[in-house]
Amino acid sequence: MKLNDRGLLVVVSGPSGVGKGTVRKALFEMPKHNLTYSVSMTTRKQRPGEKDGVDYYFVSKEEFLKRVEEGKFLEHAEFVGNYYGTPLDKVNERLEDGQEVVLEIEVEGALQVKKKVPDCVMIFIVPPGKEALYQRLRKRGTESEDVIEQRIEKANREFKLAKYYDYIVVNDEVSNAADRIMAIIRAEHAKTARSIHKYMELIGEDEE
Ligand SMILES: Nc1ncnc2c1ncn2[C@@H]1O[C@H](COP(=O)(O)OP(=O)(O)OP(=O)(O)O)[C@@H](O)[C@H]1O
Ligand SMILES: Nc1nc2c(ncn2[C@@H]2O[C@H](COP(=O)(O)O)[C@@H](O)[C@H]2O)c(=O)[nH]1
Repeated sequence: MKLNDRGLLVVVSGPSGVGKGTVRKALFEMPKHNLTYSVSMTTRKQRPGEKDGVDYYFVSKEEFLKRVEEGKFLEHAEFVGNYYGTPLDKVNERLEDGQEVVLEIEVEGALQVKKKVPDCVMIFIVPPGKEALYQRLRKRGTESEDVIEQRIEKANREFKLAKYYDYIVVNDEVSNAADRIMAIIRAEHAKTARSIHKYMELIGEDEE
């Protein structure tokens, strides 16, 4: 068994409105974990309540495209009229430091990550039914009806790409979905045989 102190890269993905952000927040509220979240960069307008540097790094289109040219993203994609990308330097630093890094990104970007980091763990979140997706997007109330329709249309194409993922997690109840993701991360961690020290840290046990 190979010992590996490099952290695990976990990609949480799925259609817009399925609850990725909500489940990811619940995951990070769980006690005793060694997960860090990679804050993405976007050209989308800030929503009320969102904080720059916490929810996203909000930048102009010019700034974003300059960074693309400079190779500063692990992956990036255009999603319903806006750009989104994962800053490369921070992800690398944290993985090198042995931290488990969680990305919460759409499907095109997730498939780019799979190509570049083949040992990442790919998790596709699905709703308990297609109607739930529509209801959740509407309930969130952050997009116009037109944009909701575009996101739903995109979701129908994205579902067909779920076969490229390692795991499918149903987001019926937020806490159940978060528990399932944590179980996957722990199992993957043990499988790839990272050092026992890091594993004990992940499961919240002190080494004797
Ligand atoms: N299990 C659930 N049951 C009911 N509502 C949920 C559940 N999970 C999330 N929601 C609600 O669905 C809406 C969309 O959730 P969220 O913003 O987390 O989705 P998302 O997948 O991150 O969306 P996007 O990809 O557009 O950022 C929110 O209003 C959230 O409160
Ligand atoms: N490819 C990437 N997709 C990302 C990234 N950060 C977020 N996202 C995804 O974009 C859509 C829309 O997000 P919203 O905040 O406007 O609702 C959603 O699916 C996000 O998960 C990223 O860095 N790269």
